Amino acid sequence: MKIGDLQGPLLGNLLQFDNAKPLAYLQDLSHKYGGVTYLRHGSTPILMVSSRKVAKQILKSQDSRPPVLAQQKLSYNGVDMAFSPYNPHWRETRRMCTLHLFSPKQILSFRPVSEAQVSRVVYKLHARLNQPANLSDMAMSLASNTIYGVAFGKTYDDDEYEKKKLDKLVLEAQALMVSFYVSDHFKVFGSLMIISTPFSSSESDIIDLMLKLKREKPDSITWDQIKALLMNLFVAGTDTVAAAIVWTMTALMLRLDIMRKTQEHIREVVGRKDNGIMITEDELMKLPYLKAVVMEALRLDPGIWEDPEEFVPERFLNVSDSDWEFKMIPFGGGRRRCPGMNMGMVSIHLALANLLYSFDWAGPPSAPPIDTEALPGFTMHKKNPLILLPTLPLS
Ligand code: HEM
Repeated sequence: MKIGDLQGPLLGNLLQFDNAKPLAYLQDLSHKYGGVTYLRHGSTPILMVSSRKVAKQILKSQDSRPPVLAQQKLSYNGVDMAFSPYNPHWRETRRMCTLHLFSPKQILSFRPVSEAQVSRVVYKLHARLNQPANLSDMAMSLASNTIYGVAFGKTYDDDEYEKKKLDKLVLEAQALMVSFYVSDHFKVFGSLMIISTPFSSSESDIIDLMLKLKREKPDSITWDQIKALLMNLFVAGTDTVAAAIVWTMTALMLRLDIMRKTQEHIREVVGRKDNGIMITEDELMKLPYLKAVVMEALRLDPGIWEDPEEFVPERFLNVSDSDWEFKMIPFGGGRRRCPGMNMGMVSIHLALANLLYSFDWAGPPSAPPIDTEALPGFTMHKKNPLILLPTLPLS
């Protein structure tokens, strides 16, 4: 394993960073400098690890969170889970959330919310057959409505004032989280606002669970913790899911043979459904090829895989989860691994299964070719929206 050291005098490597193609840039660095590369963003040192062995060691026992000003403010001084450093508070919060919010039983209870949201999108697309549909917007709306639904039992129409306000708050929170480049890495800047949102509750949604916990064991959770955890769900659970849906559809549009194979697989397994009946969460278990396609779309690290540039879902067939552990880490790894992974994966699979089952897809005539340019940010989003034409399958 090579160890590289690469830093500029004042801005560090900030000016060299290729925001539009972050992966290609980082991949180049790891080829040039090895499994561990030292970088600087402004005044902040960054260790980029692309060796599976070192990543495993770090993620299992070393990782924490640096105290970043914007994130501390938005998380009520780190009383949340995602931005808390590794400490007894984080361990207790993580334990509580794993037990109450992300338990398999709880995730099962969210099922009607995700199914209703996917059904809403499919219904909308049916009403717009053969017309360009902005899948990036639709995926974002689907993901945010799913989280609003499981968090406080309410979903919204896209043009509803309250939804626009909530979406704006989540986007602002995400932008502020990333604004640590300004406020922390360049300490002369930085004034911040604290977001607080009025929430309503309905039965068995997440806010209801937390209020129940508060009623039954008042010392187990504070009001700030409740607000901070809700913020975590909104910020961590919306655009991640949307981005995964968009990138998978993008990858399939670039490999129409694999798109067709996936559609044939889904349509064959699920059989004919009439009257707008949807593929349900139960049926996802019977779709291993779709799971492999999603895994392949989430696979990033080019250094570890055979034919890394090729889109080959088959590499994920007939392998167990431990075979790819730390070979790809879209959900992180070790003790801070994403607790929303199962919930997120179900949403992604449910959306894609239904989109691919219900429609055939094509690029709009005279539209530019589908590209893979990315936007900078915590979550890697496609820079140009994915606009596609949905049509009814021929048979
Ligand atoms: C495709 C979907 C998703 C992806 C790719 C993703 C990815 C990640 C990653 C990379 C981390 C950081 C892990 C680390 O530091 O090692 C993380 C943490 C987290 N994610 Fe997710 N996530 C997704 C969906 C969700 C969903 C749906 C939720 C909740 C509803 C969620 C909640 C969280 C929380 C609370 C943390 C912080 C955990 C901690 O610090 O202990 N995520 N996620």
